[in-house]
Amino acid sequence: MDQYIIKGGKMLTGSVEIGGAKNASLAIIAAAIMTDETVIIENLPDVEDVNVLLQAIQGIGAVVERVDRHCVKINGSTISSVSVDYEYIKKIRASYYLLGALLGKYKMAQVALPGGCNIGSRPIDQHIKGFKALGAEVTIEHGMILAKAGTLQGKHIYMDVVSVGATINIMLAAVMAEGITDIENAAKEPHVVDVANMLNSMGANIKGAGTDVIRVNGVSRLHGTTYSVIPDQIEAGTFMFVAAVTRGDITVKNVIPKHLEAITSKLLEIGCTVEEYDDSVRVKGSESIVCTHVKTLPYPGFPTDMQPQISVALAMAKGTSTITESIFENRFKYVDELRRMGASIKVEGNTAIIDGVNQFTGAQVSAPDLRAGAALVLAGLAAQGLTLVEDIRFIQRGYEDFDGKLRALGAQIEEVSSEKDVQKFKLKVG
Ligand SMILES: CC(=O)N[C@H]1[C@@H](OP(=O)(O)OP(=O)(O)OC[C@H]2O[C@@H](n3ccc(=O)[nH]c3=O)[C@H](O)[C@@H]2O)O[C@H](CO)[C@@H](O)[C@@H]1O
Ligand SMILES: C=C(OP(=O)(O)O)C(=O)O
Repeated sequence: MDQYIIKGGKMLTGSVEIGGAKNASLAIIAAAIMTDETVIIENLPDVEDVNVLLQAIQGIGAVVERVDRHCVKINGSTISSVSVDYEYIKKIRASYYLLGALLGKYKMAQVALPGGCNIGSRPIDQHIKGFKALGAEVTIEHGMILAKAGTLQGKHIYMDVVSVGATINIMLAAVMAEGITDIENAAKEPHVVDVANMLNSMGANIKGAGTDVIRVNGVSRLHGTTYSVIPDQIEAGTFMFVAAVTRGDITVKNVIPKHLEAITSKLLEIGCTVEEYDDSVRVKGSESIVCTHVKTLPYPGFPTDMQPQISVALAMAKGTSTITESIFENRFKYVDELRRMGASIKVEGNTAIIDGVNQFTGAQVSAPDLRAGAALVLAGLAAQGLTLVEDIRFIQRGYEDFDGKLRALGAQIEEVSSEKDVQKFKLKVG
């Protein structure tokens, strides 16, 4: 079982290049199969979720050609099945985008109920509500969702909750529907806008992405495109917090600073310095972290996918902080692991009450999910002594070369898979 071993306590400095957004890429790959022409996607991150989705579309007959590590050519003209294998689906959340894409293109889709991080109950009722509103019949049998329609007809759809996945999925299903679809109370995340931009570059007619109301004017066909995915807001935010927790000085490159505003403002509140440039941000940690209060919210609020990472910084702050998780009910599973490292955190309902401690101490911990895993690495970087983070397959779902990027900033971290590797690391770091 692969693990990260970390010797903490080093101030990390230098610059790091951020890759394409995982969550935008996943929807964009699904969108790419909606035309029979070739789509070239650039700036794709080489992460497990993306690779699983590429295998899933190959599994139904699409041709996927890797141009280089971060660029693929996809051709959906050879798709021979609208039923996606459970083996792929169970691994990733975003497999649900194949429902919207296949339904939109072939008026029929069969996809297993999705997997992804176990951070809450994660219903998909809003996706289904949207598909039904467009005229599809949707049933769930034996763990599979089956959606089919004679024709899809544009509708006014009000979302009961703000959902990134449902907003994008309805956009995908509506893009070649007849007439106009208005999605009200839509999610405004940067990746919603990116997917709309990508679809528009394929000939779609989508307006309003990034606002509460998205209008999709159905078109009869989509064509090929070349599209470059936006930078990953969460990978960028994670490295910004690496600077905070190691009291380092890190320039995070290839980002859109506007997408990072909620993260930047919390870093300023806790005493860090943030300099913004056109496509990079420089974060300098401060000797003493100031306590604060955080509530996760849909964009432009503080992202739930950054909640575990800010928690590590606040667990090192002077005074008592609170974090209220308002999106997912089970996103504090890392707290027990952080306690092993000396953190003082109490969870009451959807709020974590955090009393800052002076120093974490290294321990053996286990990543319960993707962002929680990244947060435990951050804690290990800040801790005194050795930390072993187990189950790093979760981290690799969404971070490309996480350990390599951290090493380039001066971190002492290695991926290890045996006791022999651990001993080698110990000898190396002294
Ligand atoms: C692959 C992907 O892009 N994952 C992201 C996506 O997940 P995901 O698309 O699953 O998250 P949503 O935005 O849909 O979920 C937001 C809230 O709405 C609820 N809900 C959602 C759909 C639905 O049909 N019914 C319902 O009640 C969810 O339980 C949750 O409480 O957005 C989340 C919120 O920014 C991020 O944490 C995930 O990283
Ligand atoms: C929760 C996440 O991913 P997913 O929705 O794919 O489980 C995430 O990216 O933090």
